[in-house]
Amino acid sequence: MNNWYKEISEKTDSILQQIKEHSFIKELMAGTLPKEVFYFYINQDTIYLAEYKKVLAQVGIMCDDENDTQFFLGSATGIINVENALHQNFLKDEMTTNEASITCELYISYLSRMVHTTSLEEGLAAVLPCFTIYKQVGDYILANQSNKGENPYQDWINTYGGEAFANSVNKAIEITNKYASKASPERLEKMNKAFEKASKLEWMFWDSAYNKEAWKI
Ligand SMILES: Cc1ncc(C[n+]2csc(CCO)c2C)c(N)n1
Repeated sequence: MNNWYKEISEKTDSILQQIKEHSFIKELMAGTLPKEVFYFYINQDTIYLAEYKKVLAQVGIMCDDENDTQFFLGSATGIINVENALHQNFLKDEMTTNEASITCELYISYLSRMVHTTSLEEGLAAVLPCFTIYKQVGDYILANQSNKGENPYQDWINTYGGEAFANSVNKAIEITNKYASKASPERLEKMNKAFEKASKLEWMFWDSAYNKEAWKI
C-alpha cells in the first residue's frame, strides 16, 4: 500500500463533507456562530489538546526512525506554543469548566487507548484525522468565505488554512503512509477503522459543541 492516506480519505470522504456542511462550520465561516458556542468549543478543545499532546508524544516515541520521533515530539511542543496561544486569545477568562464533555472524553480516551494498547500503525491512523480534517476545513473556509476582514473567528481560521500548517499535515501523512506501506492487509484494515472512527469523532466534537453537550446525569 503506497498511498494509504489517499485511499482512506476517499473512503471516508462523506464524513468530511458532513463536517463541512455542519452548522458549526457554516456559522463559523459566516462569523455568526454564537459566542457561547465557540467558547464551549474552545474550552473543550483546551481539555482535548492537553491530552492530545501526550498522545502525539507517545506515538513519537514508538516510531523507530528518529526523524519521525522528532516530528511528533515537535508537534506536541507546537500544541503547547501555537494552539495554547490561540486558545488564550479567544478564551480570556471564559474557561468555565475543567470537565470534559461526553464526546471530548470519548475522543481523548479512544486516542489514548489506541496509542497505548494497539500497534504503532493503528495509533498513527487514529491521530491523523486531527491533522488532515483541520487542514481540509481550514482551506475550505478560507476558499469560500467572503468576510475575511470582519469575521471574529478569523485568527482560528488562519491557523488551520495556509502554508505553515500544510507542511506539518503533509509530513504526518508521509510518515503514516511509510508505515502503512510495510503493513499487512489485516493491519491496514485496522488502520482504516481507526482513521474512520477518529474522523467520526471529529464530526462529533463539533456537533457536541454546537449542542453544548451536557452529561446526562
Ligand atoms: C478536536 C480537535 N481536533 C483537531 C485539532 C487540530 N489540531 C490539534 S493538535 C494538531 C497538531 C499540531 O498542531 C492539530 C492539527 C483540534 N484543535 N481539535
